[in-house]
Amino acid sequence: MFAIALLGALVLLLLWGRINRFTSSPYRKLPLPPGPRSLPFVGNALHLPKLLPWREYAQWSKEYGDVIFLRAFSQPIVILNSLEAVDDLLERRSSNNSDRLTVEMIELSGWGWNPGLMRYGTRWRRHRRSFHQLMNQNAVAKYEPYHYEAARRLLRLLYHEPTEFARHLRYVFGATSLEVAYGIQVAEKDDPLTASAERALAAGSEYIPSWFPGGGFKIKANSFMLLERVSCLEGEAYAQEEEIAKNLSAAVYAVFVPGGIDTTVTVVHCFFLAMVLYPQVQMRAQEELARVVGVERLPRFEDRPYLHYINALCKECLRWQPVLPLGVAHRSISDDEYRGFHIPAGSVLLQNLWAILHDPKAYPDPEEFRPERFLKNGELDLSVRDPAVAAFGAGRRICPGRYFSDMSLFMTVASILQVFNITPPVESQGQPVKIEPKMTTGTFSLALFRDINGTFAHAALLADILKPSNALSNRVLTRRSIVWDDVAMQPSTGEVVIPYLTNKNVGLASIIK
Ligand code: HEM
Repeated sequence: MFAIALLGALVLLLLWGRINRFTSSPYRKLPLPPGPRSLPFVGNALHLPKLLPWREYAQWSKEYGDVIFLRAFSQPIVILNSLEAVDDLLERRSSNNSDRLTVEMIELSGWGWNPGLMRYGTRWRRHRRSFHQLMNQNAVAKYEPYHYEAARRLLRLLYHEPTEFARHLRYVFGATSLEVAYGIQVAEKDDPLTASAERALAAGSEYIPSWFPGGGFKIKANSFMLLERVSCLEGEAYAQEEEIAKNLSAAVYAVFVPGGIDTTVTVVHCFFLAMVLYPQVQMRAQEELARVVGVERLPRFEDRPYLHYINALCKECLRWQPVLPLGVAHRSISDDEYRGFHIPAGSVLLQNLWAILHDPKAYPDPEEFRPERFLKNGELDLSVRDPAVAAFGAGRRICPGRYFSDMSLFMTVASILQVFNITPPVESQGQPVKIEPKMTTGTFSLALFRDINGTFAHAALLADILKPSNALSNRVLTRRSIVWDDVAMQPSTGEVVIPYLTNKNVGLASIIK
């Protein structure tokens, strides 16, 4: 009896769904985009791939086309596997497709102030505008000194403790974030501020003072200075910024941590992996550095227009193993029609950035790490699609930190290659360990170093693979040794110093300890 009643209820529910589909919106008469057959009630929930789903979706697109429809229980999901579909839906129709998922846990866990997770609307817009003031293409130029400092700090830390590579990366980019956001000088190592910020973020804390025991007043003062700057820039009444005043401290750092630190750290992991696997790429990059920058100093932003190969290498790092392979989910607000298909209101729109950045028409042999693809006659070939058009998402939610991270990646890559050789580790018999690229599944996809036996050897390998440059061609070898001599160990303190950078002309005297 109960089974019959249940069946009746299910049939009514299905009928209601069908009737509703054909009555409430003109678009609902249209078919849904193609996709795998969905099961009653669970939809495609059982089909959703668990491992590296972006690869699976790219495979599916061969059968269903670049716009695929799925349903996980009642949640419609649209996978966009081409740049064209992303441009059409997220860029051109961004007013309808810039919402984010409402996940109660986001609010409950205190992450509701994170602009990256905020619903589309006035609150998000005001935060976004503020960050734009700080992070737009012109504004980021003033952060050059922070990038110099971050790179030099990273070199010193890597030299001392290469096995702590992952921790150093997070520390350095975290410290830079605090310095940029609040103007706070962070200690070279183990600064309590970065530690408590990380801890508090992990716990989802809401207000700055509780994040920074003992340091709250400092942060508050700095965040209000920041606020004042923002308000002046916007020319709006201070009172109107009340909400931002309350949340800005938290939000700035929150944007940097999941938005900026994790992404940048992940790209640098990918860079290390590529350098181990493609030694000829590393050699070309180092030869260019020797030619353009010389050996008397570390790279600077003024060198960038002449470092074509390094620029191409940075682009390839963004493309080869995208850190957010499915981007960050957008959500549609109203029913819509696209290419004759119905896109239901409330659909989750996923950009398959991995598929776009591995499109063989745009990037032949996409699995290969090949910076040369971006070059023609030794200079950047502007006819090749820049991975930045996809890697940072699209539309109104496009990554606001993209210019900042571009500078950060360039300076990190160029500085590391100027000072270190990155080589495969050597086994006890002197043979290089064979390394396989391995990416993790998750919102962030992290490059891991695994040997062919599958042993996870990420941090331990770093001790072996990072060496002061000494294995290049003879010419570079001699000159590089000079560079390394300059990055000498300070006998009294055990610190690595780069003497020529203490020169006041470089403007970095205060940061070289
Ligand atoms: C290589 C480094 C980075 C990559 C690959 C990256 C990528 C992305 C992507 C794919 C999105 C989602 C865009 C969309 O919804 O369509 C995003 C959003 C975001 N990113 Fe980044 N990002 C990077 C660095 C940064 C940095 C350095 C910052 C901060 C300074 C930052 C702050 C943000 C914020 C706040 C959002 C959310 C924007 C919004 O919802 O309005 N990102 N990023």
